[in-house]
Amino acid sequence: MRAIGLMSGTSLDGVDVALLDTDGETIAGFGPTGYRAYSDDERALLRAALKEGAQLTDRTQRTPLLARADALVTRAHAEAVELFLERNGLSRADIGVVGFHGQTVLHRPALGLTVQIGDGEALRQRLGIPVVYDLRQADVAAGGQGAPLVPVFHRALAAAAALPRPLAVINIGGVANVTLIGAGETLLAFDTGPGNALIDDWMGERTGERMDEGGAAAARGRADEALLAWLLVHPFFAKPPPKSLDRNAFAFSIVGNVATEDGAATLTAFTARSIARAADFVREPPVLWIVCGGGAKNPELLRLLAHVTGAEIRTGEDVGWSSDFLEAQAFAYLAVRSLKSLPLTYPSTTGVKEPLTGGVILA
Ligand SMILES: Nc1ncnc2c1ncn2[C@@H]1O[C@H](COP(=O)(O)OP(=O)(O)OP(=O)(O)O)[C@@H](O)[C@H]1O
Ligand SMILES: CC(=O)N[C@H]1[C@@H]2OC[C@@H](O2)[C@@H](O)[C@@H]1O[C@H](C)C(=O)O
Repeated sequence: MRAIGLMSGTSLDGVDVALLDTDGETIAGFGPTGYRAYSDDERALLRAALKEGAQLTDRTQRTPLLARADALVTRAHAEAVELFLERNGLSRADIGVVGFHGQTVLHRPALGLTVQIGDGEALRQRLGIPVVYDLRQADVAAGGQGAPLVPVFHRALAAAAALPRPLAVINIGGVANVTLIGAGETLLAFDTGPGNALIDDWMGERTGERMDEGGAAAARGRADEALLAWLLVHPFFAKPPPKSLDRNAFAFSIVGNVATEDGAATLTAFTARSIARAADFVREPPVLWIVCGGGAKNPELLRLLAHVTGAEIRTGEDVGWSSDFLEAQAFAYLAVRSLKSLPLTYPSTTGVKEPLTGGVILA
């Protein structure tokens, strides 16, 4: 089946679109990708929605601001797909399903709450293509973490490539998550801690820039070793998996009032070291770490990761994957799995008791 996957990640940069040919088990082929950026005004609305989302106690509740953000997310995704189809000469009839993640505004699995805004029904109506959405809820309702969801896709990618085991696939978005694939194809996955979100927020506060482009500021700065040691004793890092993290679980202000470069260096090292801690939870440490997500474009982060893991670090591109569109591809894959009632999550990925399917199907 030809499936389109849509992801709007915690970095709030835009909507990623990817086409995938799959039967929900093996990957038959990667199609084109697309992107629809959020404007500054749209991003400001989403940031406000994240703040307001933090107060939600009912996942269906929409304050006026959240309702506006919800409509924006739906519209941006619809535009992203329409543009994508047009640019690639595809018709709606070519597409079997759209996997729609939405925008997470709150993730508190311990309270049974995971909220992704965006209206699946409105998207299906506008596009006239079957939509699978709300892919985290069934897992959370069954006692799982509801995240990460990409590990089944990482497993499919790794199965199709000749890569050594034990292997780690890391996705460094706003939050970072890891999939550890051992000998015998054992799977263990969890969120490792912050990804780029703290670095982005810090740079935004200090320079008005959206990120530390190329890790340049971090590379010029000096990390605060004492602070790093203290940060890494936070119980989240020692907690055995399953575990997942809300984007705003940590705040950039932890670095204090230091020079921009030094703060960037500390936060970048914090991300690298918390990722490396993932190896604590497996008997044999990974011999190869494949880095995907926006963090793969930060050479300073990659350098630090190589240093702290002592292992080989490669980017998704190095092994023929797409770092930028891997999550969107994953949601295409997950949508097809959902249509076939195949599991999306497992005890070793979200802590759910039994392998579990998920997603709301609007055919
Ligand atoms: N050239 C670059 N140099 C440094 N950092 C970069 C660069 N390009 C992207 N990034 C980082 O990657 C981030 C975007 O990552 P990505 O698109 O994987 O996040 P996301 O999909 O929104 O998040 P998540 O996986 O948490 O849902 C940017 O906000 C920035 O921090
Ligand atoms: C609740 C939520 O949206 N979590 C995101 C976030 O961004 C990265 C990490 O935290 C991961 O847990 C997840 O996204 C990916 C796509 C996942 O579920 O695998």
